[in-house]
Amino acid sequence: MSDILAVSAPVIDFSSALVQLLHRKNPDAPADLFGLAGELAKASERGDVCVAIPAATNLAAWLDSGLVGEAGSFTPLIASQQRLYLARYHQYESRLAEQLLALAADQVAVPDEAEIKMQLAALFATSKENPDWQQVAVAAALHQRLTVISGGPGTGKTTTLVKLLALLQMTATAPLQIGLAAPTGKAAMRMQEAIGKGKAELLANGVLSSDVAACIPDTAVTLHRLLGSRFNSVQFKHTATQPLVLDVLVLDEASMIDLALMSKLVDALPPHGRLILLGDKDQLSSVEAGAVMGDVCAGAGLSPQFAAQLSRITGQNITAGFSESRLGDHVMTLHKSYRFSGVIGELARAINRGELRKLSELLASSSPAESTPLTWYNGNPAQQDLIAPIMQGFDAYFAALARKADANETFKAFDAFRVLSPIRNGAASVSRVNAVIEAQLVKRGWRSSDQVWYTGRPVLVPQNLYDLELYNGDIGLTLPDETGKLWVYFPAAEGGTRAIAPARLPAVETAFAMTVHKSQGSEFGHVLLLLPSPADGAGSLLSRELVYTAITRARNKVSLWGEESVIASASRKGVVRQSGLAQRLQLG
Ligand SMILES: Nc1ncnc2c1ncn2[C@@H]1O[C@H](COP(=O)(O)OP(=O)(O)OP(=O)(O)O)[C@@H](O)[C@H]1O
Repeated sequence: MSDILAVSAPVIDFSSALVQLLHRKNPDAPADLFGLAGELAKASERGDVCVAIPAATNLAAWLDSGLVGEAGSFTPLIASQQRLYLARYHQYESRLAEQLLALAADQVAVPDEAEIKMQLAALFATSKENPDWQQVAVAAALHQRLTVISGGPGTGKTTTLVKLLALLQMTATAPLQIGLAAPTGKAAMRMQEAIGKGKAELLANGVLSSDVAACIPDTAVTLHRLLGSRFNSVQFKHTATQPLVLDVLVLDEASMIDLALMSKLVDALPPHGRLILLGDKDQLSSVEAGAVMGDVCAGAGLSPQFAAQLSRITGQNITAGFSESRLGDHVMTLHKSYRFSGVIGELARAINRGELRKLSELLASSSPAESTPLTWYNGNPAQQDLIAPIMQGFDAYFAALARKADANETFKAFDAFRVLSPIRNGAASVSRVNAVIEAQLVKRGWRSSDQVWYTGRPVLVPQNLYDLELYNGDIGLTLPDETGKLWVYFPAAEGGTRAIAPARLPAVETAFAMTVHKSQGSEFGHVLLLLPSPADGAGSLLSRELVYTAITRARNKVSLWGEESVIASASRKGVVRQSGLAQRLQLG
């Protein structure tokens, strides 16, 4: 250990810093404790919440060291259920589990079941499914303070939500305060658009009265904005002592929320508030530590009593499932996609389920034609010339720039295509693709080689910039005003765009290409996914969740660029994040 202390490197990684800190507190603590603490710090940076404590560990000696304690101790590390945690994460996890279980235990009485039956029948009059899980989800949520609706893209999560909010309002005695939030600006924007569309459809069909529709908000905000982020602080304005003023809180894209943020969110819920989480449990987990959505949905199935109650209310035959989770009645899964009936849906399913034969068939039947839903470039993109299909993908965007289309139209053209890669640096990475495109733009005379800001430069905000109300993952487009001066335009929460001077955005990144992680919560017309071979640096990042997340960002078309063996091995590998949350939510 003294070797580590003797090193005076200017930048020290988290793992070494933690080990040094522990060593300063107690140099005589067991050596294996320092070893596992170092691993824990590294694991937390990869997204794990905890690490397993080996069975042969002398836990008593660890506890004697004063560095590790049991739940509730004021020690830097906590040992719980044979797992080692950083104290902070243990607190988030145990508190979140307690709060979710308390929310789940708090049933809401539904006043008039006959009335509900009628209203449900009217809202789902055109339903052709039996059982219609959208309807089941609405019926279930009416009785609950916690409801999780999980489903792949286009399975009708938002459609279901609008009907659910309508029914909640129809059965309430006063207008409800409903909050709609999502983790990123982009996701909030999409949520807002989808809810607007859903409301308009139901209004047009006469299923929704305008009074009820008026209580469903037209705007969705970022989670940070909802909770009231504070400059330079990880604490929010709204906490357990100053809860949100809401009756119902809906959070979309819940798979993107990490453990710490979810814990703070649930903390800020008022004592009577309902929480509705929407998301896709099969997507990549949050960038920060935790896999909350996956853990919350793990092993869930309907209890026989609740299945019988839901059958009675919906008039459908709902069978109970086998549940290992105390949240079994609170997790509703939607399976039928109303958007992806074709190849993209089949591809997403094959990847998700690891169905390699189907995957192989789909790749073999793909076509290079632009008008087809799946194109496959069979080869390692790290060793191939990327430029032709990439520049072609951005044709519509460059055409919009050339004809000086307005910012809204230019955004639409930009969102028609995006290049995604698992990696930030190296061959076939995000930075490489961006550099290659920028070099092409020099060749085309669009920018000079030393020009950082140029018309059409798309930028990604890599961190929360609270003073500018910009959040990690927001995308802006650099466009000239009438005088030719460049501004960066961002979609505005209230619709339209807002312009920010480039000088106020020192740390942004060019975003023709982005990582799959950063693409979560967004949707593009055509996605080109680069899957470099493992030897080119993407090895540990390639997983089923990564490929599934990337593919399901596409509305109309997916282009996959990678060798079949790379795509197949990614779809065989699921990401497992170490966390104790699922176990805390388990029955028994
Ligand atoms: N039961 C249904 N019958 C017919 N069409 C439906 C049904 N449910 C949803 N849709 C349609 O499917 C499309 C996708 O629905 P919606 O936006 O609600 O899905 P989503 O799960 O929220 O999608 P995503 O999160 O991927 O954007 C919409 O056009 C919607 O009108």
